[in-house]
Amino acid sequence: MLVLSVRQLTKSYRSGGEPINVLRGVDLDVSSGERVALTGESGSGKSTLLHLIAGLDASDGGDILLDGASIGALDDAGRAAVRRERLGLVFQQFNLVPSLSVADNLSFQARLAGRHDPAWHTELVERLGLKTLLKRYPEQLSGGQQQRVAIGRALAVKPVLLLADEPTGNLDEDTADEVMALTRDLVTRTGCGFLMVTHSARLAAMLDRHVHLHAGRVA
Ligand SMILES: Nc1ncnc2c1ncn2[C@@H]1O[C@H](COP(=O)(O)OP(=O)(O)OP(=O)(O)O)[C@@H](O)[C@H]1O
Repeated sequence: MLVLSVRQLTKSYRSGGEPINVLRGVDLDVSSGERVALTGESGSGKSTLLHLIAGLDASDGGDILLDGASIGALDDAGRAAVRRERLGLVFQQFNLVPSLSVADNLSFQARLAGRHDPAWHTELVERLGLKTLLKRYPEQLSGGQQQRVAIGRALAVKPVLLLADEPTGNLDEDTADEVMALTRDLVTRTGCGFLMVTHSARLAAMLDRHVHLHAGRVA
């Protein structure tokens, strides 16, 4: 089943003079349980595409279907609701809340979305190896530990799609591989789709499929 369907998506930026046509008709499908790496040279529009799918910005044209429903037709509030309830987001900067414990960082977004599931929370804690860290605060964690919390937080809502922008960019190679392996397994367990921006051919090869953004289109 398709969880993400991007059709003929276009986006340009205007900074002063000529507009920059970043996305020129992007088509991309991701199925449930499928793990897809998105690569492309610097400035090719990978983050732009991810932001549009996450509803953090609006496209100029085309359509984005999430679980069959168009997010292009939604207003800001509608897109925010989709983001909160249907999507998991992970970024290079772990973006944990410094004043919350690991346990609360893990659960607060799911609670806000009304989707907190204690059994799933416990399973995530175990699978991510966070059991002994629950009372700590983000500043007391290593980078790899922080990113494991961020991945748990994103999956706590049981999203239909997990989006990640260079999630291991701040981690050393061994830690990056470990975090990737955990994420892959959790995506399979959750049955969500996974779309990850990466510069690393090594990490891209760990996923099921590899798509490349070039000249505003996906090849
Ligand atoms: N808010 C903005 N205003 C103007 N131009 C922008 C804006 N955001 C991005 N761009 C431009 O759009 C292009 C694509 O940027 P984007 O960040 O999506 O690329 P990327 O493939 O993610 O790059 P990188 O791999 O370096 O992170 C770049 O030329 C960038 O300068």
